[in-house]
Amino acid sequence: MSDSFKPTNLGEVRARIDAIDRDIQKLIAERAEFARLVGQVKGPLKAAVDYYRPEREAQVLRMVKDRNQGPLSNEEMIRLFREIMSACLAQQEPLKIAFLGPEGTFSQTAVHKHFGHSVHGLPVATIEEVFQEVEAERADFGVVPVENSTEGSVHSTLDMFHDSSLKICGEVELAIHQFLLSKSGEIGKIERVFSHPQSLGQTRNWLRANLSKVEKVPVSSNAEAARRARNSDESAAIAGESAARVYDLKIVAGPIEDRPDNNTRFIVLGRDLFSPSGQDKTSLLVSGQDQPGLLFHLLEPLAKRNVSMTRIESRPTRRGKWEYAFFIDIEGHVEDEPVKAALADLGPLSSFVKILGSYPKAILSE
Ligand SMILES: O=C(O)C(=O)C[C@]1(C(=O)O)C=C[C@@H](O)C=C1
Repeated sequence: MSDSFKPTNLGEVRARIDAIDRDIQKLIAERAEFARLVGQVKGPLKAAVDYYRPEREAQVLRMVKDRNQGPLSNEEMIRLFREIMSACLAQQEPLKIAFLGPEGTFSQTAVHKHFGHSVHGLPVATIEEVFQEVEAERADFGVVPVENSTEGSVHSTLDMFHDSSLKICGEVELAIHQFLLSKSGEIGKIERVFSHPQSLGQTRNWLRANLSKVEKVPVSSNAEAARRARNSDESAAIAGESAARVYDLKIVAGPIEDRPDNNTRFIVLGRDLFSPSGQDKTSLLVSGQDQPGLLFHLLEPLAKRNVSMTRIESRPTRRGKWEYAFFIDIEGHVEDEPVKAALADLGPLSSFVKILGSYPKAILSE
């Protein structure tokens, strides 16, 4: 803004805003034309998914973040550019994204945070169905929760990777705020509370302190809980704020999560590996026969090549007796030399190594 501009009335400021809006609109239209040109350069591809480039989108959003000097927050700036890119890509046709539905789940919020709103959302009933929709090519991508800062890993997601050929091609972090919702909005009327087991876990202390005598009923999603709460005055749901809007419920209390920094990480599932974005992560599934020092042997190649490990989770493979699988996240892309070398060393030391995906690190971690 030019420092010399000293408005004397509202009309004058609004005239400036109108002029800026005209410029912004012209530039957005021009950008959309160039995005279409990029599409043409990529060739006559079959579907929107063939034009999608997560590594380029991550680079664009990182540049937006680096350039931002306020007054809008990084989060707001990124959200606006995210929507512009989403609309530019949807000129071909909107991407189809499967998520754990119904409408109003945190997974749906994660879809919009990652892909913007110019997508076609496909709500499905279970995490397994999200995988199936992408595998069967009825969806281009899927979004599923993988870990929560209070409750830990989502095992139903991790276990799917034993047999699935899908690749992780992105991650989204979402601050999760839980609310107690009901039709009447009166806490005294509540006899049972529906929610997803993860959300019941994230609000355990609050429930103990405030609704200790009330029945807790685990259901498949928070939105399903909200749907049930709509059917009876005695029922309530624990869900996100958006479920209150979608299911026309009143907020009885909230936010009620036990930890104020409650956060869930979602992953984006696709069928292909994408190129490096410059700031990437790789997820691996590594297994080995139980023996003294197994974990030490598996991690040594990473340490030797200076590859940082950001997460490890062990799960029984449910195949061989005492055979464990380790879900390991490391810094870098499989095309990066240190990662390539560490994986080559790891091969002979393990029963198997499966690369679950290399993808841009979440731009905003909250
Ligand atoms: O740069 C590209 O490859 C584009 O297709 C353009 C664009 C964009 O709008 O910036 C659109 C979609 C892709 O997912 C990435 C970026």
